[in-house]
Amino acid sequence: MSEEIRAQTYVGFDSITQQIEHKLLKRGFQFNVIVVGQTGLGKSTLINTIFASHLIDSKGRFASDEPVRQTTEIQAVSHVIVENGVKLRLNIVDTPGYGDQINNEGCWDPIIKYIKDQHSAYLRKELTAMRDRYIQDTRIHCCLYFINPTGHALRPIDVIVMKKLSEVVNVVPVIAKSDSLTLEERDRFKVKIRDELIYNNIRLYPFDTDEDDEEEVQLNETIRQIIPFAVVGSENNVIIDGKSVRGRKNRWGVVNVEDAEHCEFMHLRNFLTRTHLQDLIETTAQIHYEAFRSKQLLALKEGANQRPAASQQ
Ligand SMILES: Nc1nc2c(ncn2[C@@H]2O[C@H](COP(=O)(O)OP(=O)(O)OP(=O)(O)O)[C@@H](O)[C@H]2O)c(=O)[nH]1
Repeated sequence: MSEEIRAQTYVGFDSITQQIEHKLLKRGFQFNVIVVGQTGLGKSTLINTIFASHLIDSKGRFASDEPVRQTTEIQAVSHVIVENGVKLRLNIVDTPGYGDQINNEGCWDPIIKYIKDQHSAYLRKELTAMRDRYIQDTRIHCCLYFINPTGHALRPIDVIVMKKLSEVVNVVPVIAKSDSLTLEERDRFKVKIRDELIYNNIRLYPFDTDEDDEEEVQLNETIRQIIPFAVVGSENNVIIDGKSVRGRKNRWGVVNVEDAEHCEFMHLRNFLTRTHLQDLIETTAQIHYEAFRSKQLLALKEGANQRPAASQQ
């Protein structure tokens, strides 16, 4: 085709991708994460390490004579972070550490309720007659579940809570403070956890869909082989080979948080921000919210069907 004919037949709809990009960039993206796990496992620290900024306060003590502090209620903090003109509105929900009471029965209920409440709020906004063009999304896209680095097995409470959570949210398990395990212990612990997840029929994110191409299926498979991510968090920088890096310094050495030889923090960060951010958001809408929505609408319909019958009695 000559240049002239091409110019005559060119309509210009291929610019739709730039138009979408422009609109999305203007609006920005919303990502909501919840952190769940026993008290003091480094939840706040890890979040601050992942997003390379101080987003939530760690409750750790700086001196041994300071009183013990801990997160005592579900707290959501919002931040806008910008990278190369892309605006990410980040909502982080910190939950009180649980499982340290004598009776832990039902200690997960407030967390599940919080997640369902966000679905419910979204559904209400969706169903209003004059609904907003853009609904503020507070639905939780990812739940980072912190496992105690015991090196033995999952605690019964971990199994119960992960099972319940996986029914309403994308659960990503992490072995907290993995610097307390040797490499062999870490590998054995990971295998044990994966076996227990399968044995207890806990289906964790990522899920394969029919739409996934070969590359995505392969990527998900790689992630499944790493999960649970054995991580180390730190808000402090240490000097290694003259370079300042995020790390933890002990008497016997230094853990470089961002070194894949030391821990799997970088795998987790890449997974959350580079490879699966959009998929976590989509899966929340298409799987978890959709399941909630259809259940609610069915209940509404059944309620409406029963009402006239009741009023006739
Ligand atoms: N060794 C080690 N210590 C860590 C790690 N991450 C955090 N810590 C330390 O553990 C302590 C508790 O960390 P936090 O981030 O406040 O823990 P949390 O889970 O948010 O605590 P709650 O909000 O009370 O449940 C702090 O002193 C941190 O410096 C880690 O990967 N390894």
